[in-house]
Amino acid sequence: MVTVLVNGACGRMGRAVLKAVQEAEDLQLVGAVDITGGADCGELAGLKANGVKVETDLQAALDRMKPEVMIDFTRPDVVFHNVTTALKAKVSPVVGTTGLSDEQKAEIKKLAEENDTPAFIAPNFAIGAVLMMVMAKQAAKYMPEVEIIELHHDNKLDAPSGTAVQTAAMIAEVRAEHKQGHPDEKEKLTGARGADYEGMHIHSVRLPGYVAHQEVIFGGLGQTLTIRHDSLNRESFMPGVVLAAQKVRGLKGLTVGLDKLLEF
Ligand SMILES: NC(=O)C1=CN([C@@H]2O[C@H](COP(=O)(O)OP(=O)(O)OC[C@H]3O[C@@H](n4cnc5c(N)ncnc54)[C@H](O)[C@@H]3O)[C@@H](O)[C@H]2O)C=CC1
Ligand SMILES: O=C(O)C1=N[C@H](C(=O)O)C[C@H](O)C1
Repeated sequence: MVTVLVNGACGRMGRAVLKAVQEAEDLQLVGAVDITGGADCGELAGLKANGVKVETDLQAALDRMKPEVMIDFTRPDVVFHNVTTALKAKVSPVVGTTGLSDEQKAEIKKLAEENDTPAFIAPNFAIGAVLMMVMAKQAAKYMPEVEIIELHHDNKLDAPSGTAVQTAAMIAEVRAEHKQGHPDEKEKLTGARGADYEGMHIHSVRLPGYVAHQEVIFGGLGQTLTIRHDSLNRESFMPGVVLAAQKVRGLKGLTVGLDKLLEF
């Protein structure tokens, strides 16, 4: 049994994770934390039956419950603090929260090694999204002209999405850097061509009705190739979250990406 504390328990992802952890045979939910606290959070599925209450103080909950793993789905502006708090308490973080900078990831790697406590970060826990990224990397070797469109619900705080940045980073590993479009191209409205990641354009759409979606569009001589993934609900992420929680204690240092836990 791996003991687990869920941080961000009252959020859209946190609620789904609480359910998934309680249903997973080899995981044991021992704690739940959310800044909004229990009362504002309302009744959460199955918590009472497992004797777990939502608390507001992460440090106190880690000290008392001593979980092996902390799953974090909170906010881009607080995730780094949460992860360093967990690592200093020798609790392995499994991080879904997006928005960590490269510098913060380097610091997390260092702390994980110093504390001999493995850490895991994945910008996307849905298997289909992982396959989209892996396939996009393959395609980019042959079709280097590429743009990314990510589409999310309108409560998302960060843009571009962590998945889009990770996709661009994986493509950048294999394709020669170059600028796309016409050299004389001018934006008539700032942002019209999207964000620029090493010459790749990323476009972020935010609308009610969406959950999490991405298209990677490649262009070539007389043809295009579109690789699209759609998360239709938050259950789509749960098998990946459960797998990471089960495996993280057997890893070393910092591991980034669910693809590292799968065989290709
Ligand atoms: N890696 C993946 O597969 C996925 C990642 N995400 C990411 O997960 C994060 C959370 O997403 P949602 O659940 O949609 O957001 P949400 O806003 O519904 O939930 C966040 C929760 O964290 C709580 N919170 C905020 N600050 C906190 C703190 N300092 N300590 C404890 N709890 C705190 C909030 O009260 C809220 O209940 C986002 O960064 C999102 O991009 C979302 C879906 C999948
Ligand atoms: O905020 C979300 O919802 C999601 N965030 C992650 C991201 O930024 O890529 C993963 C997924 O797209 C859902």
